[in-house]
Amino acid sequence: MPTATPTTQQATTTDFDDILYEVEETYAVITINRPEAFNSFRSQTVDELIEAFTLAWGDNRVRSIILTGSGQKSFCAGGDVKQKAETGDYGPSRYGMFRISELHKVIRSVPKPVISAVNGVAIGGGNVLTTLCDITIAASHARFGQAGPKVGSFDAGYGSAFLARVIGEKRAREMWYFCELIDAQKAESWGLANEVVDADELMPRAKERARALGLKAPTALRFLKQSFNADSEMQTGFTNLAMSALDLYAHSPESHEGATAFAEKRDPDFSRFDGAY
Ligand SMILES: CC(C)(COP(=O)(O)OP(=O)(O)OC[C@H]1O[C@@H](n2cnc3c(N)ncnc32)[C@H](O)[C@@H]1OP(=O)(O)O)[C@@H](O)C(=O)NCCC(=O)NCCSC(=O)CCC(=O)c1ccccc1C(=O)O
Repeated sequence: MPTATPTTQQATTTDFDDILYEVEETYAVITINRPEAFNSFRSQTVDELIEAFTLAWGDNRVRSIILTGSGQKSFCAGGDVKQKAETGDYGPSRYGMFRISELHKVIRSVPKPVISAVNGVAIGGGNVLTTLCDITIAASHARFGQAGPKVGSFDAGYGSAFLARVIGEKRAREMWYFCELIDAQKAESWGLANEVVDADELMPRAKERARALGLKAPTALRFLKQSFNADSEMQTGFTNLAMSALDLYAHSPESHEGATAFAEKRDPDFSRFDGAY
């Protein structure tokens, strides 16, 4: 695990295509900036998010990190299903890999609290991202859900196991099996959100919480985060297995039918696939 030793002053803003990265006062704000695609992520987005979290990790000015999406409609709509329907993958990536699992791991490993400011829909891989954040603040119009079984995908790692730990087994199964969105109030009552605020209060409140974290002892926060993580660390093994399984599944006709149906704006027809074995 990398350790942050004092280095020369780092950049406050960095050029990215799919995200925005800014350091303000004692916190970094990372914004998924693909509103035309409902802030869904492609491989490049994931590469850039990993880089942004790594920058925040090594920057001694940064005591906490806010993750949000641009606009009012979407926090993150998960994987870019249209891209997947078109090319069978999530598009070109710097390292030739779709590194979603590494993104999950860096959100957990960065030894600074991560606050998700959920400004709209958090669905599929987007719901996994907010679930993994240390603290979630939701706008009152935010909605949360999983979508994999509708579009031919699943996250059998943190996306299911850690979600179950956060909201409970029955609720996690309900979310994954039925793929229905829940509103912000329900998310709060299920423990998926720490608090719900009006939309125009979302970023001010997230920044207020970040400022409060900036006053706390950083080493104590670091050990606490690592301590909270330790108890669910065995799920990392499941995550590695899950991603290998998903890699195989993503090339299957069933998965292709899910993504294609979404891109073609029709209901998927999974009737020809045999789930009995
Ligand atoms: C988000 C919706 C509920 C919003 O519904 P609505 O308000 O009615 O708006 P729409 O008209 O549906 O959408 C507006 C506009 O945005 C486009 N869009 C929405 N979502 C996506 C998306 N995910 N990818 C690409 N484009 C998207 C939509 O097509 C519209 O475009 P127009 O051009 O205006 O027509 C609803 O849109 C919805 O349900 N979206 C799909 C959500 C979804 O299925 N997400 C993916 C789930 S699977 C996933 O995230 C896997 C992620 C992942 O990569 C992963 C994670 C962890 C482990 C492994 C993996 C993996 O490899 O798969």
